[in-house]
Amino acid sequence: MPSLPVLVVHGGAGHIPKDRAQISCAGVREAARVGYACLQAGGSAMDAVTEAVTNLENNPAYNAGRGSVLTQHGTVEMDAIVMDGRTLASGAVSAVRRIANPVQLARLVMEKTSHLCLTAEGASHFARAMGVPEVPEESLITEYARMRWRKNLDPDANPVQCMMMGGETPSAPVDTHDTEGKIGTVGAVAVDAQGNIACATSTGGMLNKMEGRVGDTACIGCGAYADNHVGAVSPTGHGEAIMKVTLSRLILFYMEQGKSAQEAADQGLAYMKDRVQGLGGVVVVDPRGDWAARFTSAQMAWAAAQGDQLHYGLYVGEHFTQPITDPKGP
Ligand SMILES: NC(=O)C[C@H](N)C(=O)O
Repeated sequence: MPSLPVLVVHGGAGHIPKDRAQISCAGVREAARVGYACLQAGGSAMDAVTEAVTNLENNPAYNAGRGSVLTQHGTVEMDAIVMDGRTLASGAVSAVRRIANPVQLARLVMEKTSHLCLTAEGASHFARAMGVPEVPEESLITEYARMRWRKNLDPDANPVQCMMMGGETPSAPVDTHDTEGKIGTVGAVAVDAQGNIACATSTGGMLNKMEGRVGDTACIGCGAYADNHVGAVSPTGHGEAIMKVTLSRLILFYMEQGKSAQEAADQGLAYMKDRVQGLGGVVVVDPRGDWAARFTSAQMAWAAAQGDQLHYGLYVGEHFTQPITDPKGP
């Protein structure tokens, strides 16, 4: 039964290697608990999604903040966005470097500027002016990210396929013991007790991307959208595909036409797959607290907190529940 408040998070759509599945699942459950605790303490939907995404950025298991994928030159450039469904206010940063929590910087763009998105050096200057500390780039880079960067420097490598399908090709099926995959963008959507809706998304982008590449995550309507009248969406997947179909706004459009959160999510993702051959996933909420976590990729780590239950899953069709107060789970 839908009820308020509610919060849903994702840890990225793609191919998640078996040995990383547990960590990925545990991290989203933890972030959902953190965000939900904020809502239960009377926090706003915007506070809750910012806290949940900050928690995931700080977790090196995901492609956001520490743990981000590297650009083709081995640097870290991150995109993040927040949106407030009450006023349609939004803030984003793109290609930002040496910041531990881009989602918090995106929120400052929303709250302290008259703009919607700041990029690269300009975003860094703004961070400095706001007193946001710069961190050494090395502190954002994990051994795992460096290993995947190296593997995809090969001219024959296909980084998009590597992220979405773990290197699977028609002639070479996925090796479930491989260490590829893990697309790992993070995001959250929430409705608070007052019925206000918000969303946030944060990412290191696509593996071995060109420097200066801006993905869907920094673009309103693509990497996020929230409107109190309709609902909110935070997507993950191949950013160029998400942008071509403006996935977040498209899903909300389907909801405006009368579709449920789940039907609209499936319809939007199917359209992206058919029209531009893009795979991805989304978390969605509507104003009543109905929610969905859907994906066309092999996996997406997700978790939702509502009432006294924590819901979560990783593979298609998986839906586990446990009491929200149980700190361990399976
Ligand atoms: N990991 C992701 O979901 C990637 C992100 N959507 C991007 O293209 O930047």
